[in-house]
Amino acid sequence: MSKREFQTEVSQLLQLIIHSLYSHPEIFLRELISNSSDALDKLRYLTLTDETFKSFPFTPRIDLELDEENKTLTLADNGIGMNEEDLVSHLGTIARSGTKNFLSQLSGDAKKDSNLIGQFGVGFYSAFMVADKIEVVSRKAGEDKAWRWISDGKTGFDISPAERDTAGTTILLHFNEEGKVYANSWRLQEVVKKYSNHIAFPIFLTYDKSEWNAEEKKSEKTRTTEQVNAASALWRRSKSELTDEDYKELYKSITGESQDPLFWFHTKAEGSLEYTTLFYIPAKAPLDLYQAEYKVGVKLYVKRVFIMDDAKELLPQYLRFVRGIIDSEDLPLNVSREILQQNRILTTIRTASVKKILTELKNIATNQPEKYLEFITEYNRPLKEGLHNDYANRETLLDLIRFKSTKVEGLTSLADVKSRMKDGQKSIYYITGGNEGLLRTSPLLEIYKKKDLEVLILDDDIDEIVFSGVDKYEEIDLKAVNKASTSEDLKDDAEAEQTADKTKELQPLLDKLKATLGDQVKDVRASVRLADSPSCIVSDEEEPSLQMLQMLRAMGQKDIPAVKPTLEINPDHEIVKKLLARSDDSVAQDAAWLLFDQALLMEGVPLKDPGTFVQRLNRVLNLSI
Ligand SMILES: Nc1ncnc2c1ncn2[C@@H]1O[C@H](COP(=O)(O)OP(=O)(O)OP(=O)(O)O)[C@@H](O)[C@H]1O
Repeated sequence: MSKREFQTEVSQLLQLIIHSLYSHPEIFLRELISNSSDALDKLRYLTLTDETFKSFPFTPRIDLELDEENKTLTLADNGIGMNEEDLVSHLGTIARSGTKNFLSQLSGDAKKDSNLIGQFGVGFYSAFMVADKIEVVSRKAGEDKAWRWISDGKTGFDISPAERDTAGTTILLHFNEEGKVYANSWRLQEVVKKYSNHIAFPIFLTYDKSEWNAEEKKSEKTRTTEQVNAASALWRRSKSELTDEDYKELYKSITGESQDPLFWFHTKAEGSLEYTTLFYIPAKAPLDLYQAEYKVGVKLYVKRVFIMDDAKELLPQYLRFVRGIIDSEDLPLNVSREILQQNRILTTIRTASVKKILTELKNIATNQPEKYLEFITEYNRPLKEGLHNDYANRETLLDLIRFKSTKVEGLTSLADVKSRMKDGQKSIYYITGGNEGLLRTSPLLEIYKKKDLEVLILDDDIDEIVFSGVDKYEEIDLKAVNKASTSEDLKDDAEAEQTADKTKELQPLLDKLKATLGDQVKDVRASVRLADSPSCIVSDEEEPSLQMLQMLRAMGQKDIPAVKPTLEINPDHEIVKKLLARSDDSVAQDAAWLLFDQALLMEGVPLKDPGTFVQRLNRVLNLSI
């Protein structure tokens, strides 16, 4: 027998579990059954695709055996099984980045952590919530040795050779105080039906059934084996046969989530291609949504046979929060990952699935706006990624995404923005940047406020990249307010003439400012967009803004081109008028820099030299006190 220690993360997780952070210990059964179901899926796949396993006798099933007296439960499957190496790596370490991520988010506050653990599901280890000793005997398909893994869930586990007639895994749980309630056949059946009714394989329960013996007028116990789940691939049934509860239950059994999904879309396609899709939208965004190594949520089946659950090709990346099943009649069973990437059938299913999901979301947005708000609060950002990557669905995505705005509280759609456009208004305007507060007080918005024009506040860090590539919404131009070119909406003819006059008047000051600021600016000019502030900075149409450059730098991007902003000054502002009249002395020099620095600060761009800024500010302040 060899003794092994758990990896640190496993010990951490077990600590949490043993301290009963989780409020539904019954999920241990769902987790173990789902592992067995995965193991059966894997072996079934091999028997259909791999020559070595084609003649393998295989009638997939899961067997639960209850010993009420000794308070033990055995769970056996004839699936793929594990060899010694698998037992050590699968039941002694945590390989999945999601679990590690979960552990790193724990705060130490039991209440918060138990909520987290509830969203998460802890797999095999959850059995230690109800058992103080677990024995696993497993034999891998195609191998002749079996192995026993035993642990009390504290520091480590023992591994030794064992006997098992056929391939598969048997798990023996010795229930602890908390687990004793599950040493009850009625309770077990209830839990199996609740979570695992629709897994594709039959689950049998062997237990002592009490039956009334009418002759002897007493109840008698007989050892009985009964199938306790429906074992049907529920998604293959028609919608009319299924209740909301069926859908929710299937969702929980395939995702391990404890919360109900927000909604689901079930489609059966018949025609040149036959397939079924059932997609779910989780109520909360998955924890790994923004990690490069996110876990794929859609499983691929071919004719009800599970094929894979880690194929990133099934849906575009921006829909990675979608959970569910794609079951095709036409794909070959031995379809490989490489084939999937350029398979015509899968491409057709994928294109139709994306359309279906987006169309259904649009219907919900129209018919159940409150429900849609729950959705968009979680998933606005991935949909924006779609704008960047999924050109074909851009129009629909633009209708689905929601925006903050200067005109309404909460979120608004582009359709609503369009309906609020003023007579003759040419464009829809937006401002981008990382901080909503700064954006709302940006000097760039002053003229829009004055002219009563709505501006969308785009404060997600990806907004500038995404929206700089979107020129129009339904033939209406989308324009960033921090770009140098100004829109026709901002000036009427009379104003344009006035501005031209003012620029002429202001020219000596503009020249002086340019000379003072030197190569810090691309240009200095009179602004038409300012009302209350003396200055602002803008970027060229085709250049990234200063905030954007800052973000790229923060992300560690090298070789960022030096982009100079254009400084605009407000011809009607008192300070500007006074400066125009003033001779070029040191005060005017300080004022020039202060106009530039304050414009940068208002855009959330940190000053290169705050010390000099403060000295200038103090010199000017000193004169006015
Ligand atoms: N009955 C089983 N037969 C074969 N392998 C198993 C069995 N139970 C567990 N395993 C192996 O142990 C691994 C770890 O199981 P665990 O339940 O901790 O996580 P998981 O199943 O990978 O994740 P999740 O439960 O979140 O889906 C599994 O991925 C699988 O490889």
